[in-house]
Amino acid sequence: MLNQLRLIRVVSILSSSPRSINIAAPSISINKLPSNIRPTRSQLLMGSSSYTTSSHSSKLLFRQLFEKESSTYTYLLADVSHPDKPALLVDPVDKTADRDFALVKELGLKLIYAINTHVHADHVTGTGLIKTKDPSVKSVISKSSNAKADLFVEPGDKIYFGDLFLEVRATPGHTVGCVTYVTGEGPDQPQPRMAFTGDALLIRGCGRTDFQVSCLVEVQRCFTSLCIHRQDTNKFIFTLPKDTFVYPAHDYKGFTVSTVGEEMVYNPRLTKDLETFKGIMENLKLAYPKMMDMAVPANMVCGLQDVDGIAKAC
Ligand SMILES: N[C@@H](CCC(=O)N[C@@H](CSS)C(=O)NCC(=O)O)C(=O)O
Repeated sequence: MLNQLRLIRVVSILSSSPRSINIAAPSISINKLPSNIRPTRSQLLMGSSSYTTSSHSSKLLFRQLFEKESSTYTYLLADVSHPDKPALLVDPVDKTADRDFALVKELGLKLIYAINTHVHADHVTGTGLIKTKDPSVKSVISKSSNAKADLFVEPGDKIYFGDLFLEVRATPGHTVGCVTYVTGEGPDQPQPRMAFTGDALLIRGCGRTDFQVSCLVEVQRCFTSLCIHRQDTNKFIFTLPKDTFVYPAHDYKGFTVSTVGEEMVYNPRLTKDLETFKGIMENLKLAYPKMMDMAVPANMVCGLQDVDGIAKAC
């Protein structure tokens, strides 16, 4: 079926000549480099502030973007070594869709996907708005979310943008359809790897598990999808290498990034046994998200508040 793909490969993979320098490395003095490997102005523009981590890939452009009302992070990733500069946005927000779309244009990228980690409850996704600006952009969400989108992913799927890709891992618990997108493994892929965890794994926390009918089941799902060490690498986040960067959809304390290793040691919820974890999650006493009653129905159909109108855009 067209919109239920096990494997998404959008643009033809073109090999690019290897670069001998990492133009993102701030310690290199550009003018001291021989002219034949000195970056051009546009390379400098793309490379000078493309990273907020020490991930190394001459191909990846990476930006962490923030929406302050819901404390949401949106992530922009692009393969800038590919001639088309294919890009994707993870968890765009309606309020910052104009900003993010303008940034994509300024950087000369071709946005191909607007991807959601799950059906958000605290803000409206920017996916629908972005599609009205560029109808060629495909919306993506997990099949298990039961939301509308152009493409549905399942655990184990790979989402290609140029030579780079994201793997899909199931991380249910906050919602049934929560997934984490992890950068690929391979010589040309970013190192360390990067995990876009949505609300499943937060920095020193995790997503609330009280939205479902049976909270206890969701608490258990959350714990097992994040913590239990097994060989099923499509599922468990803590099986990723310890240096994998953790990029959540929210942070309420000013953190921007963590690592799997750090969360395995310092996460105050996920370092506990299952019974203690259940107790913590049942007693969070978090307020009902302010926008939940509006955001969830909107996000089930791609994010525009006009539900009838957006059904066509998804
Ligand atoms: N006050 C905010 C919602 C805060 C909240 O509930 N955050 C969620 C993720 S967004 S649904 C969560 O899982 N938090 C876990 C935690 O421990 O904070 C609002 O009204 O929107």
